[in-house]
Amino acid sequence: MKISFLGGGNMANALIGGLRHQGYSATDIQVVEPVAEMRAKLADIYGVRCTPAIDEGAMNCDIWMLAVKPQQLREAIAPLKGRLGTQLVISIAAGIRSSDIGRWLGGYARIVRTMPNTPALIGAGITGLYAGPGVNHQERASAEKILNAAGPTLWVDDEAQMDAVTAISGSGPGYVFYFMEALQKAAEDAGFDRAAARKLAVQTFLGAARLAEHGNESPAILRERVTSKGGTTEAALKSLDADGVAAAIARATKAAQTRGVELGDQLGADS
Ligand SMILES: NC(=O)C1=CN([C@@H]2O[C@H](COP(=O)(O)OP(=O)(O)OC[C@H]3O[C@@H](n4cnc5c(N)ncnc54)[C@H](OP(=O)(O)O)[C@@H]3O)[C@@H](O)[C@H]2O)C=CC1
Ligand SMILES: O=C(O)[C@@H]1CCC=N1
Repeated sequence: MKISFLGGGNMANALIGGLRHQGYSATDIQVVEPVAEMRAKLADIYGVRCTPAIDEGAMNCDIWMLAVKPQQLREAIAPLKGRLGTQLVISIAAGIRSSDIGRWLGGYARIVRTMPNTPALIGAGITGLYAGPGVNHQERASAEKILNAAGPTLWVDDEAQMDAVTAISGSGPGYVFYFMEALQKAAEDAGFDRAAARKLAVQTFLGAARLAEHGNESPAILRERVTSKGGTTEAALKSLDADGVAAAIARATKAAQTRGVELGDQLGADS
């Protein structure tokens, strides 16, 4: 399957990295990206063909992967209007509804809306997918196969759930790196140099995530096992509770979800 990416920024880079990592041929991937520096970077790292604007080469694909910012999407896909035949369109744009993309494309229904995340770069992402009624079984399978290069996939039946997926796993690496940054800073404040502090923080996340993945036990059980009665973890967790951190995380994810809905409402409204 030949894939053309529309937009060659952070997330396209992560997805192309995942595809190449899985052995996907560079000759089957093209990128339309206006920024010369980004084109040079993608061509250099992945050996893919890059072009500043949609041309005949880029049109010669089975799948269009829409990887521009939500605010750029409508204008970016205008050149595709009326020029798509059987190609599958996969969008990774936050908030933008598949029905709006279909309308902007002049009434096109072969659209799968997805939400990957940046660990896709090393095949360790997770992607939510939604397909409307205009997508057949084979097209669903094609979308899943492509996104599987980025890590596991999860289909949702109701498109509104894509905004929740965005808030949890799409934006999620941002929250994890925020916590990781804070843990590393605490280690540096305790006297470790940057390299040692990074090692302590990163390996703690990696180990905890792998432990959680390993069995079926809930995070609550795993947390209790770390927490000796009257010990150090208990002191830290009491402090986190007193600061309302769990509630703050719930509010943060809600803010992300609300922003996704807002983007869909605002950008899809004027059409
Ligand atoms: N970053 C992430 O973790 C995730 C992002 N997403 C979604 O992925 C999409 C891309 O995000 P991200 O990669 O972070 O954004 P970036 O800004 O890094 O990448 C978008 C790229 O598209 C370029 N572009 C602008 N207009 C066009 C056009 N008409 N044709 C082709 N390319 C164009 C932009 O150029 P210029 O900079 O000049 O505008 C930019 O280089 C967004 O819709 C986002 O919601 C989804 C999951 C995770
Ligand atoms: O911040 C954003 O809007 C994008 C979508 C999910 C992750 N990054």
